[in-house]
Amino acid sequence: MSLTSPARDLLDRSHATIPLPAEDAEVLADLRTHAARFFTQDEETKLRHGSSDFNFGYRPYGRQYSVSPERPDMNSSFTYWANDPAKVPGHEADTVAPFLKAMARYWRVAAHAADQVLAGLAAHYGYHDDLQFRTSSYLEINWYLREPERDLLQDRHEDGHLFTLATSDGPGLEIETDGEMKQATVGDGRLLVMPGSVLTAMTAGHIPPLYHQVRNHQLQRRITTLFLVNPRLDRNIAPYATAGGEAVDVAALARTSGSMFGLPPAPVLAPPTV
Ligand SMILES: O=C(O)CCC(=O)C(=O)O
Ligand SMILES: [Fe+2]
Repeated sequence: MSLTSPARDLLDRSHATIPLPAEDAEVLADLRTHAARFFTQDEETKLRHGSSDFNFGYRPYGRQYSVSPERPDMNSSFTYWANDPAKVPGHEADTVAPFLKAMARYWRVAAHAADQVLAGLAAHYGYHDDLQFRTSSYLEINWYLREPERDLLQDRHEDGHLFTLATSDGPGLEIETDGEMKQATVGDGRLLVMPGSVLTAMTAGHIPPLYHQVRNHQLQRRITTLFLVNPRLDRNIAPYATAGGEAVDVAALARTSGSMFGLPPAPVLAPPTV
């Protein structure tokens, strides 16, 4: 298998973008429409579709932070694990079912993009372990409303996964380039691939995490769609590379890295049976 260009870009400059074909861009647009319908419902309705540990479905504002619990991220979110709507409380209700169907359609798009990155990395590192990312990854939608006070809607951080595929419907995302935080110029219809701390551990430091933050442009609302790619979480896996030191337990790192942001351990889910 040849080295795909997103993997090449990750290795050369620590981030990459992946173009979305027109029909996939439509799937994304449809997901944003359904997300906006979900998030504009009242708080009580939304809370019915979140698990009490905040791993599945709706997560209200204030539960997640980037650096310190006193400065929560200025968004609520919705999390969809392993392409399994049944993990979301009340998943059959009209107040969430159309949104979940749109998530499932976008899952295929994002998983296909993740496949391209992972195939390229496997080719580069001569890697043969099956990472089973479809069982251990999740989609997350962030919903931001106009915020008059803060300069940053999310403080500078790195994500705690192999990588994140990110796309927003408005400006704000800034990424560290040559030591400076600069507006990410991703271009319409493309996904930004941001390496996270688990990929850094997997590559023995070769691919650093992409630090990023969200600038406040006083938008009325902003939607970010993230696909957070984890390796399998149920057992330890071989890293892509070792630096001769002690082997890192990558799966354990991926299960617990959310604690930096106030999140519970990642759920270890059974692989799909179909
Ligand atoms: O909203 C964005 O552009 C980025 C969100 C983000 O970095 C995160 O939720 O980890
Ligand atoms: Fe992030």
